[in-house]
Amino acid sequence: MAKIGLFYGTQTGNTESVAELIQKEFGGESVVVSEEICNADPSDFENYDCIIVGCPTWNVGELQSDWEGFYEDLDAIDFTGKKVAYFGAGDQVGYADNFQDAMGILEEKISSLGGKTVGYWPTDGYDFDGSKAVKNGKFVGLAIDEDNQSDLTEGRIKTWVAQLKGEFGV
Ligand SMILES: Cc1cc2nc3c(=O)[nH]c(=O)nc-3n(C[C@H](O)[C@H](O)[C@H](O)COP(=O)(O)O)c2cc1C
Repeated sequence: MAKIGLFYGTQTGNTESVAELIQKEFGGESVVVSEEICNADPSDFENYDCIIVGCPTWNVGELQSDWEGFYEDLDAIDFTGKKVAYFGAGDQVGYADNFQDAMGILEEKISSLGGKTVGYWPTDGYDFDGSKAVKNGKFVGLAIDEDNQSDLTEGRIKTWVAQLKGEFGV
């Protein structure tokens, strides 16, 4: 059984590209099974002790629409004992008051269902005014900004995956 399940939603492809890079950095399909959330069933989450959730923020502080549709379905999943890491795509310049909100919305929900959050990420190197994804001075997961900092994406992913390998214990 694969150790890590990655579930992502995307509107314009950025989060999908990031998901592919994360999968590759972990060592490919034998380590990370990636599934678009629009194709997922709640029972798919049961297969994994380690989960990665990816969601861009849309419509000023909202979940991407497929995640919006899945949000209520999360209630059917028992996250107890599961480690959950988050990543998001957002635009810190265009949406400085709501940067990466979706990551925060999902983290809050999944934590309330028993998921243990791993993969916290520093806010250094970003410039924004407000975010639901910041807790105790850190992002609850990896914040990617393809609109303004795409040159940093690959390095951020490498650093974050190295951190996660330790936290997941893989
Ligand atoms: C209409 C619109 C609303 C957006 N709202 C936000 C937002 O509230 N917060 C944010 O961080 N990014 C926001 N974004 C930026 C997207 O999240 C960003 O472009 C992201 O890379 C898209 O990811 P995707 O290609 O996986 O859908 C918005 C973009 C558009 C076009």
